[in-house]
Amino acid sequence: MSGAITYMLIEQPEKGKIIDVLLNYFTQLAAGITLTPTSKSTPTKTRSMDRLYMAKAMSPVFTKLMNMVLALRPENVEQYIIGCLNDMKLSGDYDIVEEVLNVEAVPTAPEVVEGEPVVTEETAATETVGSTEGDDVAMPAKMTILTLGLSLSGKTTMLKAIQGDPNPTPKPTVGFVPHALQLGSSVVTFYDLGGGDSIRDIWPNYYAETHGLIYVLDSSSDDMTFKDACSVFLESVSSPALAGKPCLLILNKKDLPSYRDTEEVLETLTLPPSCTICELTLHPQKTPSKSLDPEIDVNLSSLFNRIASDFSTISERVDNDVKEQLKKEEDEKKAKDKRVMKKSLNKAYSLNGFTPIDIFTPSDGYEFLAQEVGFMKAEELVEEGREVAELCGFQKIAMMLAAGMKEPVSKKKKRYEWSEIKEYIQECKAECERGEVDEEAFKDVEEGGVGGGGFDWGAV
Ligand SMILES: Nc1nc2c(ncn2[C@@H]2O[C@H](COP(=O)(O)OP(=O)(O)OP(=O)(O)O)[C@@H](O)[C@H]2O)c(=O)[nH]1
Ligand SMILES: [Mg+2]
Repeated sequence: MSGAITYMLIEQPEKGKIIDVLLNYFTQLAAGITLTPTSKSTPTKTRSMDRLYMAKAMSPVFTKLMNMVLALRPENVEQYIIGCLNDMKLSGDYDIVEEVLNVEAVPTAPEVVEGEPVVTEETAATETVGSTEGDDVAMPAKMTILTLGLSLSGKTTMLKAIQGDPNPTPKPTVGFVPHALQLGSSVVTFYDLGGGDSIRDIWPNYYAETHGLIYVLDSSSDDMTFKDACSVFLESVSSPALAGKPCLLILNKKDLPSYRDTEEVLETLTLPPSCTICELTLHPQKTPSKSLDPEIDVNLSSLFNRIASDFSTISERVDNDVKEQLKKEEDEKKAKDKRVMKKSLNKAYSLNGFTPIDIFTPSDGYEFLAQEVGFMKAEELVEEGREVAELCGFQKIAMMLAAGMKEPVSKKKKRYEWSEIKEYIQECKAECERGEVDEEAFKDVEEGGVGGGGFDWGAV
């Protein structure tokens, strides 16, 4: 994936061609050919334009691909990505990428006439939805809304409909798709998360950064699905990172005879004080007028207003929660890397019942570590680097981890000095010698080898 990102960052295809260029890249990769960029620009000069392009144009596509790969863990990743890209091209998801570009391409905030929603070419399709006209509350420049609900409840239908699609025919959402809409002078990003059983595990990853929640419930479903939907709703809204944030519960599919109204639904669940409830037909073609139900606008506006009126508190909470989440993820990553390092050292030194695997000869080991940190030859490795290779027992994975500490793929990650890496490996080795190996590592031994992977050298 990192190769694809570098390729795209240099090529920077214009909007409308991103999916095609990526498809070509992965198709060639599946055939064993790694494409090199044809553009003359170099990735070492990270210009602000590159960062903007990465964040606005590529990030939604790559985030979606990564989420899909992580959720389904396909055996053949390249072929799976090709399938996803083809789906994105065929379905409306391709347009979403352009939408994000369009919204963000507005160079400066358009002039706002007080009380009037802003209409630009890009916003014309959506400006009537959630319009802030007549509201006293100032809208924040940006907010993030999470849309949750079981599979088939109508989340994507709603998001497509409010973007002007008169007859949405979405496929089940796999993973996560952001929809950025310009409403007045605000950019509202809706996170559309798939509601399938296996995808629901990723929902909590998005709770911290959300300012408000929309939960779509198919109020016409069979009893079992309805009960499941209610308990998933209650579980989500009461989770620490969402509890108390403004929430809208939409009872969808009012057009169907088996529809349960508000009164009936409230017999099954108690609505938390932060939630409002409404009855809607989200699909434009299922309303009597065969057009977008105006009640959608009314209810979304009300949700936006509730967020706006308490925005400083909510955004402070979002900032803190996001920081906390990042710290937690970082700690988990460090713990995981340490487990893997210890497992590799156990293999290198045949400790705690591990058998030696992937051990290089000293000369191959020096060369391997030198190349991992970007040198051509072993001779270029400084003395301390050679000592690190020795401390690793010339074990392949241990050396890859050490190289990842010296030259991390991500610029955001700390670059360690060789002396610090030596100290870290010595500490890990001492723990192994004392028999301090966690159960997970032993389990991996029984299963035969390095389990799970998950270090981020080479990965995004
Ligand atoms: N009758 C009726 N059907 C609707 C309505 N809204 C959505 N649907 C249908 O419900 C089905 C599922 O819609 P989606 O929008 O894909 O559901 P989703 O919640 O995004 O599902 P996942 O992506 O799998 O989580 C589609 O067949 C829609 O046409 C509605 O108001 N009335
Ligand atoms: Mg969907």
